[in-house]
Amino acid sequence: MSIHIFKDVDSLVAASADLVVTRAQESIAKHGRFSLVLSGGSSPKRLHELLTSDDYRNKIEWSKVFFFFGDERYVPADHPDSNYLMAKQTLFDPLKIPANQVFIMDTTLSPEASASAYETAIKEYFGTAPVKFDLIILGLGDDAHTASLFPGTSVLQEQQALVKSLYIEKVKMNRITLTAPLINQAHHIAFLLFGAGKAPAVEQVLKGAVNITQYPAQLIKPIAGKLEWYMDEPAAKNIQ
Ligand SMILES: O=C(O)[C@H](O)[C@@H](O)[C@H](O)[C@H](O)COP(=O)(O)O
Repeated sequence: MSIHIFKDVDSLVAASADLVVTRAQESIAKHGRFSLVLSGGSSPKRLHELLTSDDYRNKIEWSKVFFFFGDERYVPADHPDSNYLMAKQTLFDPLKIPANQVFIMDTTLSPEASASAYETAIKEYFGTAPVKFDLIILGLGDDAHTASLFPGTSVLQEQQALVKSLYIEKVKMNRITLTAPLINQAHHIAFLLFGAGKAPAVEQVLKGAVNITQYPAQLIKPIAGKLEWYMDEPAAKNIQ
């Protein structure tokens, strides 16, 4: 595990964009395509915007990139809270990514059906190859949740399913999320976060006693892959 701390958000976002470029080029060279799991929430927006900029957009063969989601809010795909909509507006539309390269968590189905349909889609994508995403971008909630692995939820104990749906009382919403066993299979996982508001959660997850029920991001421990944390100084203030 490595922790990268940046003076400002610009250099943090540039470094995370460089990571996406490097992983994309390596994966495409190695197996002809790149599977990228996007994070929800607000923090990834600037990364997406930088990747579509003139400085970066020509560094990746976008026709060989396949996009997945770490989690989704159970809202229509055109709803302002939709993680898909955010990625569509900040990444897919600017890069003109065809729909067949984007694996959406389908919220027109029931939460359970959507979760199992997504698990099937992931398994079909990997076929006989191991279900190991090339790069997973994760965020961190102020309560130390990541994806939709929220404190005190039963999904934290999940060992079999790759994708689960759950109701989150705190946000009064159903969510669909990749599970920790699937996330931890990945070749590369990167947390991307910034702002002083994240500092207590960062401290608890990285320096606190192990308590997965309370700090779900502690669950993220890749089996054979690489784990990196990208944060700014305000978010890292309690671990420096
Ligand atoms: O759908 C979501 O909300 C996310 O996947 C969630 O895990 C997010 O990454 C954190 O809540 C951080 O969100 P911010 O980046 O907005 O602080």
